[in-house]
Amino acid sequence: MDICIIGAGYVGLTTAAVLADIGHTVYCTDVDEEKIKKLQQGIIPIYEPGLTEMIAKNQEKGKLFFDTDSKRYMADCPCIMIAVGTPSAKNGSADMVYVKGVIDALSQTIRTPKIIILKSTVPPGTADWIEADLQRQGVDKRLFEIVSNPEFLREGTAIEDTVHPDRIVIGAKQSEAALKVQELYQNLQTQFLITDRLEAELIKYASNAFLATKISFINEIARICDAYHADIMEVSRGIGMDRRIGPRFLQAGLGYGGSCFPKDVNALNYVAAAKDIQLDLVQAVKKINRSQVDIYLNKITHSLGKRSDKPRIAVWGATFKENTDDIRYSQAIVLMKKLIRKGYQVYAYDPLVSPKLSSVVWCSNPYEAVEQADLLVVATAWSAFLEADWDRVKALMKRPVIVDGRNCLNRKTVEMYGFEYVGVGRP
Ligand SMILES: NC(=O)c1ccc[n+]([C@@H]2O[C@H](COP(=O)([O-])OP(=O)(O)OC[C@H]3O[C@@H](n4cnc5c(N)ncnc54)[C@H](O)[C@@H]3O)[C@@H](O)[C@H]2O)c1
Ligand SMILES: O=c1ccn([C@@H]2O[C@H](COP(=O)(O)OP(=O)(O)O[C@H]3O[C@H](CO)[C@@H](O)[C@H](O)[C@H]3O)[C@@H](O)[C@H]2O)c(=O)[nH]1
Repeated sequence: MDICIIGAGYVGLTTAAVLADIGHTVYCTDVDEEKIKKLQQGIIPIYEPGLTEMIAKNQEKGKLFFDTDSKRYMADCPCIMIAVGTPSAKNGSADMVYVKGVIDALSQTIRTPKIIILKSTVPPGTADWIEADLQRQGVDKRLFEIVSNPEFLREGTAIEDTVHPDRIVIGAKQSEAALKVQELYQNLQTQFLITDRLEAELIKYASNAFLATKISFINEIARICDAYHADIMEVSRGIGMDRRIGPRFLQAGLGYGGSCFPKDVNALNYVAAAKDIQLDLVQAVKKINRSQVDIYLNKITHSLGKRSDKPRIAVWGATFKENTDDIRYSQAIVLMKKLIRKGYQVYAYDPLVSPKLSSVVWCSNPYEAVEQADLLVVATAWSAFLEADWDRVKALMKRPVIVDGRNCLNRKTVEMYGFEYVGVGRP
């Protein structure tokens, strides 16, 4: 089928590449001219393992195209997928300005029957609102179906998650449209849940809130482990062996960041409040996540002790997690800002990014960052950090202290090299 994907971000690009790879002809459009120009030249504007190769392969095969002319492809393709951003507005709600922009453009182009697939993460009721808005703008209801089809990919493993998803959720009031969307994915081995649109929209918000809850829960248990000198890694392993709980998303550390959990947890809270429902659990999840960086800050201050000079801290990692270049709501960056505010010198290194941050000195490799450092914080679990040359690191540092912000290092190994190891919930 010919598919027009609106929005060439993490979701739009990954979905475009995979749908082209399983046989569809995909036209991916974006308002960002610079981005589209790069994509047409084979330059991928984001870092996502495997994406460059999959895009190149399908461009060569004539299955994948990039363009700025959304209206042309909206008019031509029977299937339109919306994958634009839905960032947090100031009041915590999902800012629908980009979705609304797409709907306005769509209202001017629909002349033949369309299936409009909503991939962006949106509040419950959005599909109904789009349906009403298009009709208000004069589009004949017989010409379109709106289907909610939320995306569950993770950055860093986006291709794998899209090719082998745990499930594909299709929210469509009319089963005919649902079946057509299911057909789009028929070459993927997965299970389908066909439900109504409101439920599909809520499944997405609830999934992200639940995963964020798992993380805040384990971070709270890590605080108890700290107090009782117990090892959170063992506790987490033991909890996760229960199949009712499962081992994933139980890694204690600096807390969750990224472009999804913080904004979607806020948006869920907002839609609940709009119906006078107070989400006590969700509030607690947010509160724990906010204070998680401070727990590390206290550990760092405690380790450095009272000093007359300005301690030098090396921070490894700036992205919100490994294998991505995304720094949206990164806890590593929150930590760096707090360290600077405390008056410390911060020398940082990340394999992919060096964002402008007042007073942070960016280094060209991890070893340069630790030169003369009083303490090293591992803020993102990049594999290069796990396999560091610890002899070299120790020789370069002023004091051999490592604060493991992701509980990702092998404690025994770094202690063997003579480091003092500080984690959360690691006695
Ligand atoms: N990033 C993820 O891992 C992830 C995973 C699942 C779901 N989501 C959801 O998917 C949606 C997209 O997320 P993302 O991270 O890919 O966003 P992104 O910010 O990386 O990309 C969005 C793109 O949409 C473009 N755009 C905005 N308005 C447009 C318009 N009118 N026409 C054409 N292009 C337009 C922007 O220029 C941008 O390139 C969000 O709702 C997000 O919550 C994201
Ligand atoms: O045990 C864990 C797992 C994750 N994290 C942190 O949680 C954040 C989010 O990680 P992850 O979920 O792996 O990345 P995202 O790409 O943000 O993916 C989430 O958000 C996407 C956007 O909605 C969804 O599609 C995915 O299903 C959902 O996992 C990161 O800061 C991680 O470091 C932890 O602290 N501990």
